[in-house]
Amino acid sequence: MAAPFILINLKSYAEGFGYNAQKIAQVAEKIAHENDVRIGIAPGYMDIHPFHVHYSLPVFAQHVDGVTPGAHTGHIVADALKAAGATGTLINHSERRLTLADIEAAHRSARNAGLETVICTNNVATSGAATFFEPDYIAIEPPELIGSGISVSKADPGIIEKSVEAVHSVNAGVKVLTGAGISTGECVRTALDLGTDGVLLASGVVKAADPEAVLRDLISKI
Ligand SMILES: O=C(CO)COP(=O)(O)O
Repeated sequence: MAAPFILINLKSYAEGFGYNAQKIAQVAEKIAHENDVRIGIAPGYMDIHPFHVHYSLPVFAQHVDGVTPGAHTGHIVADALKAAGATGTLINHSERRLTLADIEAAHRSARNAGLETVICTNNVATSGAATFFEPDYIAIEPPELIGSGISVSKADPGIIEKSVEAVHSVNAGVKVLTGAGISTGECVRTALDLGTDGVLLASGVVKAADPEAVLRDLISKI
């Protein structure tokens, strides 16, 4: 199996801007280099280019619009993300939901630009459905647990297991991440044991007093 993927979404948390964001990226890069784990980071759009310049981590956008370059104003264009140094993008995060048609268009534009894709989903049915778009990853995140501090691995292992089944019954090549309330190595271990390829998390790292300690714990049981 490929190295597990830990994807840290900085969201729009104040702790995820500027100097703090750079500190998180720095420790994430160090830990990824020292261990057999892949760590990616999804900063605010303004930090994509600086992160690309200063760190060797996979850098993800938090959203992309399904438009091609041209006369659009205020859109997030996949080719522009790629040019800024993004290597991938989240699509349809629970806090940036899209219609099915928008997900398809966003995914297509990300693919055409050569970005790695993570389609976020909220339940087993949407996990299975989104797999038809052939993203690199489906990230199942029960919305009610996001930011709750209650780990999906403990509170709802069934949704992880069933999502893995739903995704792989459509396309065994699509990898699965899980997220919501993930903050410890034990949560990550359970997620991997349930058949996922890693986790997508935010507050556990971004809002931690010591993000390095949390990151080290997160990978401690891999
Ligand atoms: O939405 C999430 C990651 O994209 C999960 O957020 P938390 O890790 O804060 O629960």
